[in-house]
Amino acid sequence: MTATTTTRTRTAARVVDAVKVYGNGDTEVRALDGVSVDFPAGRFTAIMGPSGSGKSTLMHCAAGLDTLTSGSALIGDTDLSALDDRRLTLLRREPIGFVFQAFNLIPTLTVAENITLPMDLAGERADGEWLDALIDTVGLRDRLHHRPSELSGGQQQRVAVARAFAGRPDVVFADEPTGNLDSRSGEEVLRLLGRAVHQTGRTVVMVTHDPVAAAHADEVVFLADGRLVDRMEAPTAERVLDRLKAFDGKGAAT
Ligand SMILES: Nc1ncnc2c1ncn2[C@@H]1O[C@H](COP(=O)(O)OP(=O)(O)OP(=O)(O)O)[C@@H](O)[C@H]1O
Repeated sequence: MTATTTTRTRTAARVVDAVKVYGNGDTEVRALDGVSVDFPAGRFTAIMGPSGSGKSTLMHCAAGLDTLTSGSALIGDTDLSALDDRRLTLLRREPIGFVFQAFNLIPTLTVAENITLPMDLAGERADGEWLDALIDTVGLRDRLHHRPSELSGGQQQRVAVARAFAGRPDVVFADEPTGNLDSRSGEEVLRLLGRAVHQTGRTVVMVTHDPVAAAHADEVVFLADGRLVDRMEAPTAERVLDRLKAFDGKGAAT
């Protein structure tokens, strides 16, 4: 192999031997049972699996929103378990962006103010050129002075996407970003996420139930019973659906 082909892709985020146990004794649940997975930089990765398989837990622990019982979670080379609360809070504002199912916009702020809120809170100045391009990408230029309640669900989620990318984060974590949207608005948001990855080299990690949404990703990782059971490159909705069907009644069949 040549030097070029052996060069490893940079990893934007990863978990190693991740175990997450909720409760104890009779109520103990092993939501993650020894998961090691990397999310390569500059790629759009979807996390899929049956209900209760640990998708949200994996995303929350990988993003530093929750802590692992054992194992490690890293953003770039930074081990999250080594950070105190203050540095974790800073991390959440800087190299990481979030998009949630429920949009989570501030109703009293305008679209423009919502987009720059994380940077305003961090006392940082937004990069004007980047923001300008972002506002065009999400198609919100004529809505900048509106309040969230004056926008459709799809438009509100596009504001949340712009907010997530505004600080030029290394990684954006999205938890069911199309869960509250009709299929057309959902499709627009997914295309936006894909464009943000492929045009700007950002990394997106998305939890979804929807094979059509997962097909927008470059790769799908599959969880079952808190374990990583498969990965699929260049997914299509049909192949993802077929893979999910294999879980039905068979647990973590691979
Ligand atoms: N805070 C909690 N306390 C106790 N158990 C929890 C908690 N959060 C999650 N769990 C349990 O951990 C397991 C994994 O949950 P998780 O939400 O990560 O799964 P998921 O794959 O995202 O599910 P879904 O697709 O239904 O959202 C489930 O059995 C769930 O009941």
